Amino acid sequence: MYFLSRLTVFSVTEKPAAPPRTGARGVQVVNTGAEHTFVLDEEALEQLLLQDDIKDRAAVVISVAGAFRKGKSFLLDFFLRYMHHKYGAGGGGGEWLGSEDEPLSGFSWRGGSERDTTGILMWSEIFKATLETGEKVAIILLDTQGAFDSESTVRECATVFALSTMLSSVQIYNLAQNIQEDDLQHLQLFTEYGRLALEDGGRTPFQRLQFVVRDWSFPYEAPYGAEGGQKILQRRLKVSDKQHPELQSLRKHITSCFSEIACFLMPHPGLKVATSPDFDGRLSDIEGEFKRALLQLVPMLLAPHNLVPKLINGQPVRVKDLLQYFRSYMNIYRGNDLPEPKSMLVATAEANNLTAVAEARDVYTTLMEEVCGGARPYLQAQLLDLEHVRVRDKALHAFRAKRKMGGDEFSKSYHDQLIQDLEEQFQQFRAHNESKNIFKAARTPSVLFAVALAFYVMSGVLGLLALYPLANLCNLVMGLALLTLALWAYIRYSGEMRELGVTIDDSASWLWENVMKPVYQAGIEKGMEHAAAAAAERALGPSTPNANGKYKQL
Ligand SMILES: Nc1nc2c(ncn2[C@@H]2O[C@H](COP(=O)(O)OP(=O)(O)OP(=O)(O)O)[C@@H](O)[C@H]2O)c(=O)[nH]1
Ligand SMILES: [Mg+2]
Repeated sequence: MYFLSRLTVFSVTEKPAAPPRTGARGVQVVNTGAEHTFVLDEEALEQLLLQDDIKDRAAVVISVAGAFRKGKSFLLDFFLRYMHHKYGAGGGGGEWLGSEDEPLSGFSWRGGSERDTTGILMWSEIFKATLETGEKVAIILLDTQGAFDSESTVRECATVFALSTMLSSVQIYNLAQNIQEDDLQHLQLFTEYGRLALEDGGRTPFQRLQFVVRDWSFPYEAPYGAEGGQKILQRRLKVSDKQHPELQSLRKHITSCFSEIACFLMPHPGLKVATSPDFDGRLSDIEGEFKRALLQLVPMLLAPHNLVPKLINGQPVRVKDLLQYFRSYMNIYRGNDLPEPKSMLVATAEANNLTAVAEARDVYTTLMEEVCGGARPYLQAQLLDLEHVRVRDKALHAFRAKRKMGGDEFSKSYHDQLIQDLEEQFQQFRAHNESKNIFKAARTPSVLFAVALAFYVMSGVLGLLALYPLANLCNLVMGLALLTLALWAYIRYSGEMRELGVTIDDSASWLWENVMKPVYQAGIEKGMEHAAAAAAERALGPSTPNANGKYKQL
C-alpha cells in the first residue's frame, strides 16, 4: 500500500504545477508507514502548495473525517462538482449538481465493507475564489482515512482526526444516522489529542465543526437540512445541572474547542446507493430528497460568502505556510512527547490498576510506619527484614484482592512494578532505621576520642622513655584528632560543610572497621577465652589454694 501510494505521488510530481482538470486527482500527502505510523510526502505537498498562482493566497481548508465506510469520499466528490462549476472555467452559472447519468468521480470512493481511503489526501486542484470582502483565497479539500477500521490503532485514528482538525478551517464530522454519545466521546478524545499538540495558546484551538448526519431517519422529529441539524445539535450539546458532571464536562470540552459548531441532517440516498454493487454515483440512482439536501449543504459550506479562511493563533494562514504546519504537526505526532491515546477498556484497566497499586503502597507505608516510623525506636536489622517481608505480602495481597478490569496478564506489569516500588520504599525505611541507632551515630566521636586518648597515652609512655621526637609526634596526632572532633561537632551542629562531615564519618568508619574493631574483637575473644576457661575450671572443680598453700576441692 505504501509503495503504491509512493508511486501515485511520483506520477503527480511529474506533472506541471497547475494540473489540468482532467488529470486532477486526490494526492496522498500523508501516507501510512510501517508499524502504524504516518509519513508526510513533502515533495508532493510542495508541488501542490507552492504553485505560483496560489501560494500567497489565504488558505480555506475543508476536510471530512469520521468513521470508515460512511460516504465521506462520496460526499467530497459532490463538493468537487460544485467547485468545478463555481470556481472552475465555467464561471458558475446554472445547475452544478451535474447530469443525471454522469458517474461520480474525484476522490476514490467505492461500495463494500472494507476500508478505502488511507492517510490524508489533498485534491490536486486548488481552487481560487474571492470572498465578499474582496480577499483572494485558495480552497483546499482534504479526504481522510476513516476511523475505527479493523487495521488502525486508536492512536492512528486520533492522529488522522487531530491532524485534519488542526489543519482545516472547516472540519466535517461525518456520522451515520444520529449523534450518539460515543460519537461525542470520540470527538472529545480526538480533539483533545489535537489540542495537546497545539500547546494551549489561550484561544479556541479550532475553527468550524460541521456535523453531517447521514441517513437521518426521523424527519418528523427534526427536518432534513441545517435547521433540523441545529435542533438536534442543541439537544445533544445542551449542558444542564441535572446531567452527570462527566456528561457536562464532555459537552463543555467540545464547545470550547471550536469557534463555531453546526449540524446538517442528510436523508438516506436510496437503496441503490447503499446496496448496489453496480452503483457508479450517477444522480439518476440517487433519491431526490438526498439531492435536494446536497443543493443546500454544499453551497452552505463552499459558496464565496460562506468560506472560512484558515486561522492559526488568530492569524490568517497562506497556502505556502501550510507546508510548514504540516511538517511541524507531523513531527509532533511522530515524537514521543504526546501520551498514547488508548481505547476505553485499556484506559479504564490502567486506571484500575494504578488505583490498586496506590492502595497497596498505602497499606505498606502505614504498616511499616507502625513498625519503624519516625516515632518508633531503632529495630534490629534482621527483625526489620522479617517485618518488611510480612508487610510486603500484605500489600501484595491487597493489590491482588482489588477487582480490576483488564485481567491478570494486564495487571502483571503493575504487580511487578509494585514489588519494585516496595523494595525501594523498604530501602528508605531501612536507612531511616539505621539512623536511629545511636551507637552508629556516636561512632565518629568515639573513634576520634579513642584515637586522641591512645596517642595521649603513647606520648606519655614515649616521654618517659625519653623518646621526645616520637612523643611530640604522638601529641601532634592527638591534637589533630581533637581538632577533627571539634570540627565534626561544628559541622553536625551548624549543618555547614556537609561534604567534609561525610569524609570525616567515612574515615572514622574505616578506622573502626579496619583497626579498632579487629583489636576490640581480638580483646573480646581473649576475654571470652579467659572467662570460658575460668567457668570450665569452676565447673570441673579445679582446686584453689587454701590458707596452707594446699589446694582444696570445691
Ligand atoms: N447509506 C448511505 N450510503 C452512502 C451514503 N453516501 C455514500 N454511501 C455509500 O457508502 C459507500 C462508501 O462510500 P465512501 O465514500 O467510499 O466511504 P468512505 O467513508 O470514504 O470510506 P473509507 O474511505 O473506507 O473511510 C459507497 O458504497 C457509497 O455509495 C449515504 O449518505 N448513506
Ligand atoms: Mg474514503
